[in-house]
Amino acid sequence: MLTVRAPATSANLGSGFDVFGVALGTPADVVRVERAPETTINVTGAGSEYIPEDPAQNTVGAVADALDAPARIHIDKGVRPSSGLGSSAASAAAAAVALNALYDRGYSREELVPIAAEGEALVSGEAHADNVAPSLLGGFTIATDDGVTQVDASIPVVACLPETAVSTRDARAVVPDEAALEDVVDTVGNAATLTVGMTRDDPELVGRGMEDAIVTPKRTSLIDGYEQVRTAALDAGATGVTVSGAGPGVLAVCHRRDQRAVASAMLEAFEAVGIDSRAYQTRVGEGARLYRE
Ligand SMILES: Nc1ncnc2c1ncn2[C@@H]1O[C@H](COP(=O)(O)OP(=O)(O)OP(=O)(O)O)[C@@H](O)[C@H]1O
Ligand SMILES: N[C@@H](CCO)C(=O)O
Repeated sequence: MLTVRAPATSANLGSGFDVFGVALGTPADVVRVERAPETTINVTGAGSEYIPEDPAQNTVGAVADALDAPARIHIDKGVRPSSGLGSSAASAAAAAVALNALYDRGYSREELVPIAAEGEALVSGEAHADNVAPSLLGGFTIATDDGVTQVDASIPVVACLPETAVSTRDARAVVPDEAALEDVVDTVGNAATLTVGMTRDDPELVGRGMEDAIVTPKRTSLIDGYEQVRTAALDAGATGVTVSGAGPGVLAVCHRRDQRAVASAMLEAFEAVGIDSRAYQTRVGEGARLYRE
């Protein structure tokens, strides 16, 4: 039996829609695999009641198919589905690493990115790799059609997860087809600033570079309380705040010294609009880890 822990992730980071992603220290999914004549899946943990065990509908089933690696698979969910914290991707990334090792397929972590992204195509309609890439590789990733660039980073973040759900499929439906050139110019500048910030582990540059006038404003209307939570986090010292993935999770970047205050402010702001939430005080961290038993 093989076990893999794969982390939650936050994609987009505002200016990097469908391109940027970071691995989070917590939470994470844990996937266990054993060889079997055909794939079966069982799911326990956070939000497991909403996750299909039919391999044809689970991201992990798509990965097993893509690797031609049938197995008995157990998924222990630490990352709640429809959270914006890359729940479907964490399972897919864990399964890709586990099944690659179980069947000695020999793929590198980079080569597993498009394979794990097959699971994202299943649930959201498109094989975007911005969640599976950091879950597999760790750190900060830039996923494009030409491949993935990864840098290690250790930026402190707060990922605040309200008890509401937004499906990625719905959140993709509000993304505009076109953008004004001046907004594109601003976004390119912000994305470049953020990238330099990641290479320097600089929360000020990363926070400034998270601004995005194209996709994020369309999505915030799907998240009750977003504006209040953003304002509260910034007032408490966050250097940048944006929607995590497709939402409803909200991601704040900050200095380590402000992390606790930012987390409390975000929780209180959601509570003030009648929504329970949970805040993960963590930092950008490592990718999927394989354990042999
Ligand atoms: N192994 C899995 N883990 C989580 N969700 C899964 C899995 N397999 C299928 N799903 C389905 O995928 C959907 C959740 O994926 P979705 O992309 O909407 O959320 P997310 O991964 O938390 O968000 P985001 O990609 O914005 O970070 C749910 O409908 C869920 O039933
Ligand atoms: N880039 C994706 C991430 C969510 O899966 C989106 O924002 O739709």
